[in-house]
Amino acid sequence: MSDQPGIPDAESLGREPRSIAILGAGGDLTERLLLPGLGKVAELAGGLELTLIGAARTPQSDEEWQGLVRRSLEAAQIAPATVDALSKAARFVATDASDPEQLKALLAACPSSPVLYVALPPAMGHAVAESLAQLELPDDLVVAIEKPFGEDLDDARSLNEALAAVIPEDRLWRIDHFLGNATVLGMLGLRFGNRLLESGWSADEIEKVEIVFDEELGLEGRAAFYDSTGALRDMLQSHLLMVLALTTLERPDRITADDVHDRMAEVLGAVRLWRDDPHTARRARYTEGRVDGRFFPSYVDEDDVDPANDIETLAQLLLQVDTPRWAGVPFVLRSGKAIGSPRAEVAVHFRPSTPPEGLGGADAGEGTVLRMSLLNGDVDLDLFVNSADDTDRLERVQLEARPGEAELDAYGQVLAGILAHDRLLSVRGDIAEQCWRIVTPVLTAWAAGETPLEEYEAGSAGPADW
Ligand SMILES: NC(=O)C1=CN([C@@H]2O[C@H](COP(=O)(O)OP(=O)(O)OC[C@H]3O[C@@H](n4cnc5c(N)ncnc54)[C@H](OP(=O)(O)O)[C@@H]3O)[C@@H](O)[C@H]2O)C=CC1
Ligand SMILES: O=C1O[C@H](COP(=O)(O)O)[C@@H](O)[C@H](O)[C@H]1O
Repeated sequence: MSDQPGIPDAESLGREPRSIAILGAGGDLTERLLLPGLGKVAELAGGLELTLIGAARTPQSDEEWQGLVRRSLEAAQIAPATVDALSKAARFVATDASDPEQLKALLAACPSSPVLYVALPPAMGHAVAESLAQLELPDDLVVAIEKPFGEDLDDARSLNEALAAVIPEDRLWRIDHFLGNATVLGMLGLRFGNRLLESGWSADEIEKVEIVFDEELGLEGRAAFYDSTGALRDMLQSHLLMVLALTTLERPDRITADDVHDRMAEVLGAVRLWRDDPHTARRARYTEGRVDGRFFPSYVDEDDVDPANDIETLAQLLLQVDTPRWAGVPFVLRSGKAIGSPRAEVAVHFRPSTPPEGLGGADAGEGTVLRMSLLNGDVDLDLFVNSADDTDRLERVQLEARPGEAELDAYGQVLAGILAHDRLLSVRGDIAEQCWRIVTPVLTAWAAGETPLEEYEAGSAGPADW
């Protein structure tokens, strides 16, 4: 497995059998990301005894669930022996998470130390907490709950309280799989492993930072989740603010969960809207178009979408980090669906230099840009060199760092953390609340219709003037 700091190796996963009860097992997340992540962890750990128990309201036979587990693992090219072992042991228990008796039956069906993995629409968090509160829980129960954690600041606070009443914080994992992305922990290595960058990592040298996740995917049949969530809650409130925290935090003493989380909470506490004005935020949604040749209907015409919900598929925030290090530096956070020119990166724009007279070129007034991919660990540095043919002219070139693919993807990293009881990649409760504090004024203004909901054609780069 990865030798990144804080990422557990096979030994630290332990050898005792574990059960993972997945609430929301019929959903997109389970088939596309969760099962492959678990499969890879089991494969790399070699012989880890995992029982995968599917749970959702819509019943499935054990055989149907085993078939889904097998398809998902095979599609992810998990080793055949692991596919066989995991799919044969898999069971399905039809469960409504809001019914304590059904949740009790689900936990009772776990043959070994249980992880209850909550992959439900965000509004269901409270129902799960209320159901758990009615039950006598196993001492070794671990609860993992997917982002977004709650629906706004008040909701996240009350969800934290409700969960604290049933499960201690050290057995509660708030999941944000971007924390398992190689780039995100890679950000700490890049910043603190290179004196050159560490000393230039402030408003003295940096002019602007963009954190962008524009993707080609559209709704993909996820209206039940997305049409009450939207891009701001789905992507910016959780994932992109985690990336912002790791980009801006002060140096932790050690790469331990407590030290890193303390530094993340501290810097997020200093994040504000650029003008203390919710209108610094923009929102838009896609209309009919083609993305890479694939036809997308307008968002409002997608199945099960209610146009009255006014849900955005593209959101952008302009933020400031109110600390001496970052005074005056704008941070642009943006994420959109059905974008024809996908882009997933942190782009750090350094201030331009002033070359001596006689040294020029088309881009000479611009600065160096450092780009970190949010899809893998790739880093590019766009810098200026003298042109080979005309040494008076500066030319922009790219230095590429390609650390290679990690054996575990983002979900694999996060899931390995749960099984190894390593909290580094879990979102601490106060951090989740800070993220909601930042976006809640915007959500309130949007709900009151105070910000126009703009439009962009699916397959375009977003509204023309953004
Ligand atoms: N899909 C993705 O790419 C990602 C999703 N996530 C997160 O994962 C979570 C789930 O997302 P996703 O899988 O896309 O959502 P889906 O809408 O695809 O699936 C939701 C699942 O929840 C089940 N469900 C709904 N209500 C209940 C209930 N009362 N009791 C038991 N099961 C219930 C549904 O089945 P049924 O109706 O049969 O009960 C279904 O299986 C969200 O929090 C999302 O933010 C995180 C990262 C990526
Ligand atoms: O959490 C989510 O993330 C995905 C994008 O992340 P990826 O790792 O799957 O590329 C996004 O498509 C989805 O809407 C969101 O819920």
